Amino acid sequence: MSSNVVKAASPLASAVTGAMELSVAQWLLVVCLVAFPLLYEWSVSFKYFCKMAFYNGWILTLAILAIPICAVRGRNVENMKVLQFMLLHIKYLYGIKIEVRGWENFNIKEPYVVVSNHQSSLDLLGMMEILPSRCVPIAKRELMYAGTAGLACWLAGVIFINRKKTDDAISVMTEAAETMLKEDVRVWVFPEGTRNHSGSLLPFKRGAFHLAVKAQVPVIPVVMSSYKDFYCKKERKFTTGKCTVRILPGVHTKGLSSDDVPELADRVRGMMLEAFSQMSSERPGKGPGGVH
Ligand SMILES: CCCCCCCCCCCCCC(=O)SCCNC(=O)CCNC(=O)[C@H](O)C(C)(C)COP(=O)(O)OP(=O)(O)OC[C@H]1O[C@@H](n2cnc3c(N)ncnc32)[C@H](O)[C@@H]1OP(=O)(O)O
Ligand SMILES: CCCCCCCC/C=C\CCCCCCCC(=O)OC[C@@H](O)COP(=O)(O)O
Repeated sequence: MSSNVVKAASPLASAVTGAMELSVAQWLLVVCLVAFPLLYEWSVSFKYFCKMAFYNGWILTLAILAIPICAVRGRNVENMKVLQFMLLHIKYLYGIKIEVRGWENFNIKEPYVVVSNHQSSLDLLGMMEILPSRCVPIAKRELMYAGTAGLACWLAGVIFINRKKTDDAISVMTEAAETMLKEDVRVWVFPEGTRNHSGSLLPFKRGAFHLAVKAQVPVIPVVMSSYKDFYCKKERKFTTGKCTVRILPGVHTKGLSSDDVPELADRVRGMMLEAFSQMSSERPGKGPGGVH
């Protein structure tokens, strides 16, 4: 009889004994494995933090794969295709649908300067979705030191500028104007000069327009719709969602001089602001003011 009781209690007893035998590290692992999915589902902030950490970590990891492939060619704008290919799947991982309008406006054989709004590092997804061939972004110098991603960017010919030294930045961009023509390269610039998630466009810096005027090439504005529905840094919100990317008709610069740059910059900003407001008012249940 007593042996039956012992037998009946044994699975429970062995489970308890087993649990007691777990080391502190194993206990911590069990708690984390249980707590992580619960926290992830319950806490919007935790989900935001995890998704952003994975985003950056995944890019750094992908760069490890990209570096040896790019290194075969050395520093070369064609390597931008390798980065583009490596990053294209990220939108699926994050459930972000990207709709592109205005592809026909990229049908220009000569070099051009793409200018686009800059909301967050997620812009990389929209950028890679439409990046024309032989097109390199202008990036802040700090990105060059972002570990593997910095090295991958350097190998892909990303143009780094020191925003703290205006003269240096201007001379790098002047050199870029010559390279564009000599080596048939297109350049992508974020004319706001920094990330801006305010729901509008910051005043434009003029470098991109000086660049286009110096090279006498068109400026092609690109507008990415507001991420507010699925991403907000302030609210720590990051869900799935949809983004529309619009490629606007190119603005020609033939015959313009540096005196025309302020007017050119204002005109392009006006076009982009109009498109941005229009796209925001298309969002279901939102008026133009609903962007913010
Ligand atoms: C697998 C791994 C993948 C890794 C990821 C890969 C993807 C990476 C994607 C990376 C994405 C990264 C994204 C990023 O990193 S975004 C951040 C970096 N990008 C930018 O900053 C670009 C936009 N900035 C500019 O254009 C600025 O104007 C610069 C930086 C040039 C100067 O700014 P600053 O604030 O210092 O000065 P200012 O603008 O008040 O100008 C002062 C005066 O100079 C005049 N002036 C300006 N320019 C020129 C010129 N060229 N020729 C002649 N004159 C010029 C200008 O008209 C003005 O004069 P005036 O008009 O008042 O008389
Ligand atoms: C061993 C060192 C490890 C460093 C880790 C750094 C983490 C960064 C990791 C991955 C980089 C992801 C590449 C994202 C590219 C998007 C670049 C971007 O959005 O830059 C911001 C810039 O436009 C404006 O900067 P500010 O808003 O003025 O600030």
